[in-house]
Amino acid sequence: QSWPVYGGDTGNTRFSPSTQINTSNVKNLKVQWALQLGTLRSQESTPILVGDTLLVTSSFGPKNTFAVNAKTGEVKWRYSPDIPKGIDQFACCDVNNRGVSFADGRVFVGRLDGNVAALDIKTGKELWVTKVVDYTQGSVITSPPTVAGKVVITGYGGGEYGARGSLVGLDPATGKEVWRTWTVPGAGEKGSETWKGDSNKNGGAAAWNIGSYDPKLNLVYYGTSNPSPWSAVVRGNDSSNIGPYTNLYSASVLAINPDDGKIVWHYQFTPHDAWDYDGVNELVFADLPIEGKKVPVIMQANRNGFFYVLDRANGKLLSAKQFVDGVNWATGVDMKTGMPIEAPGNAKRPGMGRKASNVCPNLIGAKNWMPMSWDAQTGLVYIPTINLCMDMEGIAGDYKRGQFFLNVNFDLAKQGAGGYMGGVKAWDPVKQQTVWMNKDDLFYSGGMLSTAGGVVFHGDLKGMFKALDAKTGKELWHFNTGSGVTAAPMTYTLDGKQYVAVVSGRTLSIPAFFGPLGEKMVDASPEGGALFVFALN
Ligand SMILES: O=C(O)c1cc(C(=O)O)c2c(n1)C(=O)C(=O)c1cc(C(=O)O)[nH]c1-2
Repeated sequence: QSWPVYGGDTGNTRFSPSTQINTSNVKNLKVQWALQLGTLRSQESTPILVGDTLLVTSSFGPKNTFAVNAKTGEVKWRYSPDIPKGIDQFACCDVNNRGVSFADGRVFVGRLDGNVAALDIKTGKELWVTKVVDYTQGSVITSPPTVAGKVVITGYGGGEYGARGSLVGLDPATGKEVWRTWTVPGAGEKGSETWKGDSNKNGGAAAWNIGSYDPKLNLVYYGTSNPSPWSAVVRGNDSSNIGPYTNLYSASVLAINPDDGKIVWHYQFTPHDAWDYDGVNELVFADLPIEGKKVPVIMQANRNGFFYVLDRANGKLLSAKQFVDGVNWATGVDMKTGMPIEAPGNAKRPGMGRKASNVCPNLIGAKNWMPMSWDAQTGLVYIPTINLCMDMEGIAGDYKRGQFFLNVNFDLAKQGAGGYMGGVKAWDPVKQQTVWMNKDDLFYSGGMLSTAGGVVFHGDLKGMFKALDAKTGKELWHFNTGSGVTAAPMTYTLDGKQYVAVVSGRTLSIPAFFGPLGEKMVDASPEGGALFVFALN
């Protein structure tokens, strides 16, 4: 009934067994208290609960990490490190922070300035600060570290800046770097042959989102971003005949041993990516009935429009299916090779000076970082989806440290077919089919929470925080938070009372990627920054 990590559990299921708030009484939910986070712009934090303390971060650094009394919102301490001015030029996609992690009395904060800090849970005092990466190369940290066994693991960003990604294991007691695993092989290393020339030097594959951890298998899972630059010809062939140039380990999932950081297995979702289809979306654990057996799997709703089910122990591809309408860059995934079957004649693969038109999904993906939830009771995954397409064309350009390294024109974001731009979908991951969908005239819906009370919670860009019937998608209740909600909600129970918490405050810099459609995001709601906590009175 508690919420100890960002994703609710280390398998990121975002499911709570709590039933106090349920389909019949959710209409009576009332705000108990609110906390102003002290910043505007791109609030993406999911709070975690430690004892009776709620830990939540703001954007910009995070400028503020708060420890508050989870019943009253009274601030116990606030951690506000100096974050360099102008840091937003090194954050591709706004000054986000998704929250903190916790173990053994220490709170771990990944920061935009490339540092990880450990704080004393009682006082908020800094215990250590470790520099993981130089942020001026375009590498900021936006997600909480993953605590796994005896290490604290973080990645960092930079897929849009030609930074070379790595995952780093730190000693939780001292902050000392224990290991570093590059997500792009170095010159002469195994896998470097999948990069043309020395393009691996600026290869991206940044693990900027959330990790998962299976203590039984002793494996940590991270997705990696797009390879850099977006223009694929720099990294290999300019055709769908990609030959050896798959660009490992970009747009992939990596299973690593947390003790030494070694890669145990990998699966690449989008070999030789040419569309900015990062593979970083959260990797969600489930035990699914497959051919009469319960199999521990990883599920991912990938930016590239396919929903993947992989065997968690060995990375074997069990199924992959389009989870949104209109996916046209590939017609399917070959179950033997695990490779996508690209549209015939390179029609949807942007090339140098060759525009691919009306490619779906758009570069922001069929789903972005906003997390889905998995409800073992209904057997459904609840996914915030996006229905946009794009035109994209490769252009020439050189790597310049700390600047966007994209080498494409992508000025046209287009609404996908069907008269809607996004929405929340309930998806059966065994049958790989839609059960219901709530279509939205906007995109960038918020992350999801499922509860055993039969209620699914999420927010939207207009700032509405909604409760839905998990079986049908019918809206049961909503509350206007006053600014767009992309952050995923959480729930916790204290002294017999169930609370639901969500952070509100919409992104500012993402709309720039969308031209006129981006203006709709800006018009949807003003900027904000507040945590709202609800319960039944
Ligand atoms: O490649 C990267 O390093 C990187 C980092 C981030 C980030 O750290 O937030 C995003 C992306 N890429 C990205 O491609 C993307 O669409 C995106 C959306 C958001 C957001 O917070 O809304 N962040 C990011």
